[in-house]
Amino acid sequence: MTATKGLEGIVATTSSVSSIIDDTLTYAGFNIDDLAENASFEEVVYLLWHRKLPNKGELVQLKQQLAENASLPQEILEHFKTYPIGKVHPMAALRSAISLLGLYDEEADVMDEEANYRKAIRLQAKLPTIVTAFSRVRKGLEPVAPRTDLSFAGNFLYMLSGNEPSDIAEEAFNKALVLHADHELNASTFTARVCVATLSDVYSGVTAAIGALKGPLHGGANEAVMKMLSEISEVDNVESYIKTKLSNKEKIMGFGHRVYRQGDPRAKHLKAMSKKLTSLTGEPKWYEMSTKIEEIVTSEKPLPPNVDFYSASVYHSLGIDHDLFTPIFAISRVSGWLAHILEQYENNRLIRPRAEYTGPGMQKYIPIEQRG
Ligand SMILES: CC(=O)SCCNC(=O)CCNC(=O)[C@H](O)C(C)(C)COP(=O)(O)OP(=O)(O)OC[C@H]1O[C@@H](n2cnc3c(N)ncnc32)[C@H](O)[C@@H]1OP(=O)(O)O
Ligand SMILES: O=C([O-])CC(=O)C(=O)O
Repeated sequence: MTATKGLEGIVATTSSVSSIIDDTLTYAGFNIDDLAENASFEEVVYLLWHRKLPNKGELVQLKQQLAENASLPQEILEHFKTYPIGKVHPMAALRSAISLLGLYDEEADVMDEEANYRKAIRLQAKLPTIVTAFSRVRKGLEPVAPRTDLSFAGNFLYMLSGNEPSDIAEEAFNKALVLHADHELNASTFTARVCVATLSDVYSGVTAAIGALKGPLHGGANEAVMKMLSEISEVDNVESYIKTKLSNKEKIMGFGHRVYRQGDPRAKHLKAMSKKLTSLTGEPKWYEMSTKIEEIVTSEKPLPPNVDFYSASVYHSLGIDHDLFTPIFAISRVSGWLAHILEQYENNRLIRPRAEYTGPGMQKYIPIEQRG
């Protein structure tokens, strides 16, 4: 038995949700470029859960179900108020809130297909409300209740600030959600599948996935990119900052990918959005610094930017707090996690690989008095 570090190249399941073949990403057969230009996030949610685009009636129904389920139990909001002020990362708050939410769902442990689909709707609907409510409560502000007449993207931006977003902001945020919705067997999705393959419940699967997304090698990289851009601060500082990091063998956040070799197809959309939004907000330096970093990194190493790189300056331009970048990723990616969780239940088998043992050989128990 020989282990492959990080399971690189191992095909661990079949899935009909999304695919990455020759650096092309598709959701249920639809090219991400096509979806990014044309689809609403709600259509993508339907696509991932049903493997087909909704007709008008189906889309109206899904939007209505999401709107009707967006409110939170009062207990979740009260819980936020008990957190140590200024010490809780929003990803930790989100992880805790989803676990807690399971306690208030009477169907949490009901395992039939319809009940699991209803839980998927509830989770998808409530994640934006959780993230925005936490963001406000920690600033001493009242949460803003979700509206039923706004799009999923528009409602998030509205609940965050209390103001209706501009068309440009809503369109950009919708596109970002579409681009982040699913990505084959990434670490958080794999985590979700491993969890529910024990026949554990949907809330446990999503809680586990949030934990995996939080790390800086995965979803946490978007916040880390913004931290780097803020540290660099000016275009003139880029070259020395990046070259020093590379010569110290430090990783540049937002670059590299386990699967893509030529480049992440989502990055070009975010790059174009970054250019547009940073110029509209009068802060083109974030885009200029980002392109300079890309130029230097790619000239030194075969490491193209991934989805997290340009999303940082996009979210910053939308006025979003930097530590909410990864929770935003979760708001979108929960659609993919849920699609994979439902798919796992449909044809389940426990996921239990083996480990190549590298510890000591056989030993004999030594009573504690005789140990050195
Ligand atoms: C949504 C997402 O999850 S996208 C990924 C988000 N994560 C990041 O942006 C963090 C930065 N990137 C990375 O850490 C990696 O590229 C990962 C985690 C994305 C992929 O990791 P792996 O496939 O395991 O590649 P691994 O970390 O083994 O790197 C292979 C080589 O490339 C180098 N490398 C990989 N990424 C980077 C980077 N961002 N900056 C500098 N060097 C890098 C490694 O140092 C290593 O070099 P070596 O062979 O000389 O030791
Ligand atoms: O697929 C991966 O390993 C990481 C990634 O890009 C994603 O989850 O979107």
